[in-house]
Amino acid sequence: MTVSPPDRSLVRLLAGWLPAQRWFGGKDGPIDDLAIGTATELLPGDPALHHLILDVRQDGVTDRYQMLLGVRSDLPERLRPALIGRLVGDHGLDGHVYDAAHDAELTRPLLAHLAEETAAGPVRFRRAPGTGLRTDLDAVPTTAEQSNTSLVFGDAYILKLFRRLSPGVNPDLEVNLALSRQGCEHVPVVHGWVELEPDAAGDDPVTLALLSEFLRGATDGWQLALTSVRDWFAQPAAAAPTTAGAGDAGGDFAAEAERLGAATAEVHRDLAAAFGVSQTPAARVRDAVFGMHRQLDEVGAVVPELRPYSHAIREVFDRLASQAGTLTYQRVHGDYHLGQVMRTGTGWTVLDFEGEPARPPAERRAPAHPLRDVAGMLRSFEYAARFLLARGGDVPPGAAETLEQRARAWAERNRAAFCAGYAAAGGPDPAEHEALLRAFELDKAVYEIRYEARNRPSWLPVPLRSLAHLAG
Ligand SMILES: Nc1ncnc2c1ncn2[C@@H]1O[C@H](COP(=O)(O)OP(=O)(O)O)[C@@H](O)[C@H]1O
Ligand SMILES: O=P(O)(O)O[C@H]1O[C@H](CO)[C@@H](O[C@H]2O[C@H](CO)[C@@H](O)[C@H](O)[C@H]2O)[C@H](O)[C@H]1O
Repeated sequence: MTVSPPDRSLVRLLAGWLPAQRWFGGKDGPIDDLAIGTATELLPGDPALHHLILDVRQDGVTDRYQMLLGVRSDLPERLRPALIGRLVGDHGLDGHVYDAAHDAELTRPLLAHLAEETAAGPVRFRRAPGTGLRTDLDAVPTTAEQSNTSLVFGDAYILKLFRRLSPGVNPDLEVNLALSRQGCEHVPVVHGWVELEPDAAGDDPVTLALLSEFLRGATDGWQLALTSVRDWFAQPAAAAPTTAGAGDAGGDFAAEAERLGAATAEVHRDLAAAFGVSQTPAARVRDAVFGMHRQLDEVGAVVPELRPYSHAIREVFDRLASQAGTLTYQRVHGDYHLGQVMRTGTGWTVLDFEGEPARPPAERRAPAHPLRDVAGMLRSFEYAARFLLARGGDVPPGAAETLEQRARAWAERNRAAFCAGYAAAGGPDPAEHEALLRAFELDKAVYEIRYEARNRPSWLPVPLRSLAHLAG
């Protein structure tokens, strides 16, 4: 790669560190060039806090990432895992440089910046109207598998630092504010955000971070679902491995799945009210099918295990293209799965309206059919059902077949409950859109195969194992 002075060694350190980060989206290929787009001192001294925008060029495309860089002359033991390297007088920096998201001493002042709505260079801190903020809380980064990095302040706030930046207002902020205005009960309260001044007058600021209410005591849907699957797998061998039998497990999830279906329909209703609906002609639906084929080609080229299913998948896509009349499109979640929903004491809350991290911003915002989200959640039930089996683990000898049947029964039961809840609360009935739903599910499975191959190769068997069933 080319390294442009004067950032020589900082740039080199960052180029070595970046590819190993969970949130780095460019793991497919080498970094051709990395430059520091903006560097803003947020806190002077030792330790010091700097906000960096990194322009990362790969295969002719430049992506922008952000990070909080800590600088300390002495690095305490607790910050060793966050170390990026040592600089001597480079870029005006001397000492250990590290990922400051892990340093509570440096992240605590971010709350004061938000409360006072300060501006530092191009970085502007904004407080939501009517919000009073506590500024005395220490932050701990979440350990969740994430595309971004979130900091939890006490048990009051969660600050999500968007890692790969897209131009303009981040859809997560945009949608959360719009749904709150609709009085939607299923989103957390927005307390503030951080933005970057636009490069050109007239452009929207770029959202850097979102400060929301922390849902204290809530559990995410993925954990709840896995607990239920574990219970069901642990039932005595005599328990019938049927869909109805899956309801006998101590931790049956079906009532929650039904409530989640209803909450999803309510969120879709409020998204439609906030952003409007449009009638999409058949030609545009065919364009969407073309996109499904393209993704299948791309993923098949890098994951050979997908290829035996390609023909059957294409047939499902083509069936949709040949049937398509006009469809009602609207703003949707776009990357809907069990890790994006949290069960609080009062019901389900939906998080993360950013869409799929690998898609370009315009596509993430584009209206779509709401059953795309339903398909995402149905895939997630498949994931939860098959996760323990596909990842090996403690399957007793001879139990695999029974557990496979149980996995299928669990998924069927919860899929049906979710769809029933969704339709009863006014969403388009999934049973009446079979071709659309199957195409969406397969398209999502193909996306997941690429996602896992890139980000969590040991998870690849999870979506692969469900293909035989789904494509059949
Ligand atoms: N408001 C919140 N309250 C409590 N936990 C949250 C909240 N927002 C996010 N989380 C936790 O962080 C995880 C990741 O959040 P998410 O917004 O989906 O980030 P990402 O876009 O990086 O995946 C969630 O699965 C959840 O466990
Ligand atoms: O939550 P993100 O916006 O980061 O979404 C990405 O990562 C998800 C995993 O964290 C991934 O979801 C896949 O794995 C989930 C279990 O971890 C499962 O519930 C989902 O159904 C499955 O798609 C998501 O696809 C990806 O975009």
